[in-house]
Amino acid sequence: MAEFDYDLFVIGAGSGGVRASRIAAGHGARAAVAEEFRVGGTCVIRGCVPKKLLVYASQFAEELHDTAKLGWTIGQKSFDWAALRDFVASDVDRLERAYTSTLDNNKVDHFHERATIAGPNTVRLASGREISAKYILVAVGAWPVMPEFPGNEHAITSNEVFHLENFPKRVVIQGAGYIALEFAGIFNALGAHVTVVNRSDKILRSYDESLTDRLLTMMRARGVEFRFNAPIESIIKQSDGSLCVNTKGFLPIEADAVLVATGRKPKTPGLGLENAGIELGPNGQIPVDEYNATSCPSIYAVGDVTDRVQLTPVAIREGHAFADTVFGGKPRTIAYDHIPSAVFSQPPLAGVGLTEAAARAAGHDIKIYTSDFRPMKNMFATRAERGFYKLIVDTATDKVIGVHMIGPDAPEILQAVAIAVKAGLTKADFDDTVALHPSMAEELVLMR
Ligand SMILES: Cc1cc2nc3c(=O)[nH]c(=O)nc-3n(C[C@H](O)[C@H](O)[C@H](O)COP(=O)(O)OP(=O)(O)OC[C@H]3O[C@@H](n4cnc5c(N)ncnc54)[C@H](O)[C@@H]3O)c2cc1C
Ligand SMILES: NC(=O)c1ccc[n+]([C@@H]2O[C@H](COP(=O)([O-])OP(=O)(O)OC[C@H]3O[C@@H](n4cnc5c(N)ncnc54)[C@H](O)[C@@H]3O)[C@@H](O)[C@H]2O)c1
Repeated sequence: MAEFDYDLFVIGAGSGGVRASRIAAGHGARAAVAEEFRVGGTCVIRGCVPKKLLVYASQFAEELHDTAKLGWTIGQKSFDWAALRDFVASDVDRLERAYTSTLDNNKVDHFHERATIAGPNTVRLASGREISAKYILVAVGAWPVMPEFPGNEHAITSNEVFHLENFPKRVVIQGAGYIALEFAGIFNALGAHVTVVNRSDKILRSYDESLTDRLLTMMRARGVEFRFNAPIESIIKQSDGSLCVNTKGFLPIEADAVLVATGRKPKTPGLGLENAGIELGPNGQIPVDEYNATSCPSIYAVGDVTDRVQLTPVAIREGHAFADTVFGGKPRTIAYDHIPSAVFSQPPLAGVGLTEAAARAAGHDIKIYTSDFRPMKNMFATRAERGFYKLIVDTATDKVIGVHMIGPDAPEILQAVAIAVKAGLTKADFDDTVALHPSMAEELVLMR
């Protein structure tokens, strides 16, 4: 008789939990996972994937407009929100089935209910059943933060935005981070009037300021309105169903939908961590060491719940490293420097390594190379928008320690150049590389 029901019980079948359970099972562990909502987690069900589909859909507005210059005659154009929404939902269903098959194919048992921690080696399912496991992995992700103000029950978060009954013609978005600016781009391109209201005067704090300044200018030129230092004071639902949004120091804004995108907090409330003696960090996160171990020797945590870097590829790597460490006999940690990231705004921006400000703050003596260019695509479309690339080079070593870009396809280009930055290549290596012409990416090897 085995001492425990399972070798590994994972709470949360999202990016980190699915990867960890299937790799652990591959190492021979008897593994199970509990999921309270849908298999796949935030990224697949209500994050990266459905968001990217909406970005693609909305970009067609611009592409269809541009084709006229290139000889195409497009008939009457119209946009049907319900058709897009339902297509996205059906694609999410397909992916959920694929993730469920992955668990089945790897012989990971799954329980479709909420799980909490009852003790260092015990989880309790919502049905009341208790299951024992040698190890427990907490991979419950994070949850949108809803600021307190009167009428906040009329606002939605990214959880609801994919399911809107009708297309909102006027949208107010609170926050100026990833989710706010991605959805500002989506709704604006699909024809809504978008107002971004932010409590500070900064957008996308972690990105290089030359890029965020450029993004702000370009989003404004595309018709998105911004109100800074404007915390929402109240939302009042009016008799016609519309919403009146009151922000400090500004006139009220009429809206059909208010999307709050003010960050995501670890989903630890009510999880029972105290039953294993685990104390939470100040943001409600589970503190872990570099091997994803908590203060309780049988419990580990990965992904957004640890509040390190809230990105899917990071959660996946942490889950994989955990499984290799605990079940594969190969202790592994994750390198958190050189994580490439992108904002799928319109235009998109992306970066890897240090920003100019961070490099200076870290005491690097640096040289900055920039390219400010008009992408060929914008040339024929007679769009004034310019792309901007920036290299941060450490003077002492000539290593490229940061690459930042805004412009068409920036995330696609950045992923490739991130390899060079991670490998520690020098500016001379970039200069030695022959340009691929005509492309936007060639700017990377032409900066002098
Ligand atoms: C709108 C949006 C867009 C995003 N876009 C991107 C992007 O473009 N690129 C990117 O890299 N990242 C993106 N992210 C972030 C990304 O989705 C997360 O970083 C990632 O999903 C974290 O993975 P995780 O495994 O930690 O948690 P999750 O994927 O959130 O999985 C946690 C799972 O646990 C379940 N759960 C929670 N509590 C319990 C419980 N007690 N019992 C059972 N199950 C439970 C949840 O239902 C969920 O399915 C986006 C996020 C959002 C919200
Ligand atoms: N492309 C991507 O990789 C991608 C896309 C979406 C989300 N994500 C991940 O999900 C996380 C959550 O996204 P997000 O956009 O919600 O968070 P965020 O941290 O990117 O932005 C939060 C914004 O809300 C503002 N804010 C915070 N508290 C506030 C308050 N009380 N009142 C008013 N404004 C407030 C902040 O100033 C900031 O502008 C991101 O940090 C990111 O890691 C990634």
